[in-house]
Amino acid sequence: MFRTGLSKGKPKNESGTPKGYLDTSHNQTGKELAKFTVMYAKASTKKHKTWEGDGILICYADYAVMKSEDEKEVLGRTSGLKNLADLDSGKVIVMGGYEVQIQDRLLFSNDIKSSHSEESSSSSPEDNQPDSRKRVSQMLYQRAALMPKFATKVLSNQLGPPSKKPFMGNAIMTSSSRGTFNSPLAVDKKEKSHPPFVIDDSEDPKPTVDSCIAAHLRPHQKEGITFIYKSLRDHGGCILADEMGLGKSIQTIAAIWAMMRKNSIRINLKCLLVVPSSLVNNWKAEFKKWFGTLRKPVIAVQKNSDIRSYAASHSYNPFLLISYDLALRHAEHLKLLKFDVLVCDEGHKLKNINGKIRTALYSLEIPRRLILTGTPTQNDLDEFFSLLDFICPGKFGNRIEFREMCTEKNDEFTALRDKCLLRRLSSKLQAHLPNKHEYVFFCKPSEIQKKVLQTICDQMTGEPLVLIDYIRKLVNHPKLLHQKLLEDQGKEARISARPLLYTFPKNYKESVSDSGKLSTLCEMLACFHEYKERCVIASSYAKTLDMIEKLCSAMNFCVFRLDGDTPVHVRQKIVDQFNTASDPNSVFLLSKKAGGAGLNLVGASRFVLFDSEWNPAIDLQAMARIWRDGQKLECHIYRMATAGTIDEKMIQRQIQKGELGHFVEQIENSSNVKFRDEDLADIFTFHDSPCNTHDMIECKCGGTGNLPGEEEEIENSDEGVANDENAMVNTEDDALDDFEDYIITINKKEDKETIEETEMEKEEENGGAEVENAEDAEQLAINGSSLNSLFRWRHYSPRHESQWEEFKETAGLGAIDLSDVSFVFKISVKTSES
Ligand SMILES: Nc1ncnc2c1ncn2[C@@H]1O[C@H](COP(=O)(O)OP(=O)(O)OP(=O)(O)O)[C@@H](O)[C@H]1O
Repeated sequence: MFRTGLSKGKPKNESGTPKGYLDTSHNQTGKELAKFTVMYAKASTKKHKTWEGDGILICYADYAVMKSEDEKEVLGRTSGLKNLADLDSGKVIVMGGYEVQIQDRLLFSNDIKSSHSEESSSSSPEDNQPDSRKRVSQMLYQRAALMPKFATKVLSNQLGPPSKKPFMGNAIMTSSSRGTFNSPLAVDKKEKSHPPFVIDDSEDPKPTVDSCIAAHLRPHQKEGITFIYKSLRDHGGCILADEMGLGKSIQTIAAIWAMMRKNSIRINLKCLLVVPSSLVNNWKAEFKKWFGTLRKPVIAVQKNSDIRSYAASHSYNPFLLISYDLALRHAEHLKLLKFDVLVCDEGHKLKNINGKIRTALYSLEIPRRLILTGTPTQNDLDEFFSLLDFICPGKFGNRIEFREMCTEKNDEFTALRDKCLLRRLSSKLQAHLPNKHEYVFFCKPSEIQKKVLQTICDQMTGEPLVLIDYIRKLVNHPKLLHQKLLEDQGKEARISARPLLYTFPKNYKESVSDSGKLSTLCEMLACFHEYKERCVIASSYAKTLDMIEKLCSAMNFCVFRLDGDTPVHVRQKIVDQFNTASDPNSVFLLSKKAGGAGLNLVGASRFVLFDSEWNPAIDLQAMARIWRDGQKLECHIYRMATAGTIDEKMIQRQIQKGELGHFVEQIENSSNVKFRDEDLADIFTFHDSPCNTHDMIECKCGGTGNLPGEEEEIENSDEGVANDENAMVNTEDDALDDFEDYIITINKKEDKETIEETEMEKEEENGGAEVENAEDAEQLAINGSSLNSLFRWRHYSPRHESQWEEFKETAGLGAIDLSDVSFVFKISVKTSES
């Protein structure tokens, strides 16, 4: 540590403030040589410090003063700073009774003026601003936390040569000093001794990621940063298609930041970051996490004036963060700003080549484009083409040429495609996270569910999509269908609701036991309550969440909820409150469409997926919310299905998609998948069995869950289980070449606009997309052999009592009967340490 002469023990005035410590510029004489933003804390020997506040360090010729952020109060002084050039970002000095960490060097307004004219050769919007606005803009410059090259020149005589160290955020934060956000940088100080990460050795000056971030990067993230950096530099664009939770945000921020600063020299690049409105706060939090609170390289657009502020200060806040719908609305203004880099998060939104948002973003003429997505193409080659053509316009030919190149397996094309796309699986996280176990619980339908389902299957005719919607409600709980029928009976419904209503008892009063899934959930909640484990419960239906909310409240859980009606600006707060809630009996109710992507719910270690989607990406997104960085506990993910019903068909379809082969063949084949009457008929058949999926694969265990010879193998060898379970997880090699595992292959749906996002998202979030999803059901073509992967999953049945008890114990449900569960499949992900 760099120690200085201390100035302690100042006499205090009546108000208790040390005398002379109120701001008195008259106390300081001489010229201010340099100013830094700093963080300070009482000097102590504690390993993990809590920074108490932010301040400003002003250096004069023979002494320095630390003042409060508003420069009104003097907090300490020292005459011991001998060499200002030593005051690098991150350096800790002691003055007064404080330890002070240097953050950023600030500029003087004269430097700013001179730099401004020197730097901006092209006219920027602030050039024409009135004087008052210029002053504001100068203040922003002054407050800014970067060290531009012109200032390096101006100040170098006084301060010595510019620091060689790349200048990135290194605030050491703790949750108490920085709100509830827990920065990884607060966890340890390993970054101090860590070298910066050099992205490309061959460039001069070398692009680097500063040590304080590099110390925390995982190997796959370094690879990702290099990929983004080089692709943007060499090809103009790329797609980072990592699975959920691998840290696409930090890879993006670090790569682009490295483009913006080389060797402490700022390169004036502007980056437009377009994200779904529900993720704006996530991104802000991510910047804060890595850059600290003092350095704010990002401006988030909430209103028009934010774009103006950005125009005035982009040199210091080079990222502009905006939602898709606002980007669409302000496309004209954005175009004027002439951005250098465009990042589109959840970029599969651009899959429709004629979509409004794609067209609008395309027209911004931003030369470098990066798409981030966990699910790069959801339908077919045309959609994949739309993404690739967006990042590298024209490089992949036109749609027809692209199709041909895909089907001919053209090597040149494949090489180019691979240069523009990087995909890693979330199994990369295994080494860093605790174990994760996933289960599918097949629950017995109640008598009333069976009766109503049988009536629908045997007697109802009409629009299949409406019937599918009825069945999906029924399998969640008969009450949901009953409500819907009551609503529909007055309307001119395509299916007469009345006959179905008669299947319900007169004055039907629901009970928990009317749904096998709900009564199982009720048991599970009691168990979570006892074990004090927090839980997330996700559904596609707002009404299902209402029902579960009532149950949780009745069971004295503290309930948090995020759905389509939750205002975007409070979503992050709800998440933070849940993650830090002191009450262990807390439940988070999540609408999959509203909160499936981006949220970090590591406060919970249990996840219940109450119903499934046709599109596996939506469920995978939702289930990834708890098994993420920051998770400390072993995670259990329970997927619920009502046995023998549409719930099983949806899960089967997801399994089948995961099993399909090569990406291109897969898409080719998909165009041959025709709607078959028997597939639809299968959805409208009730299979009265503990597990229809298990029947379909013709497993020889006879329903005991035990395969011949397996018992000894598993019981005698723990390692056997670990290996076996590891084998269930996709390997990296599976993913690298063709990213086939996550591509969803269904026939091309009608082109749909992807925007009017707020309206549309909200509608979807509240279940409005159900009918659209149900259309996908028409492409079902499931047979037993397409589900063969299930042989790699562990099977459990209550018929095999001892294994059943063992299973409940390992599933963290030892305390309950699970009397409504008739069969279970289990998949586990093991960490390397286990
Ligand atoms: N190396 C790291 N050290 C600590 N935390 C990290 C690291 N990398 C990522 N994280 C954290 O992990 C969480 C997930 O990161 P991020 O949201 O970027 O993932 P993602 O790939 O975009 O996933 P999703 O698509 O689900 O949003 C974030 O809270 C992020 O801050």
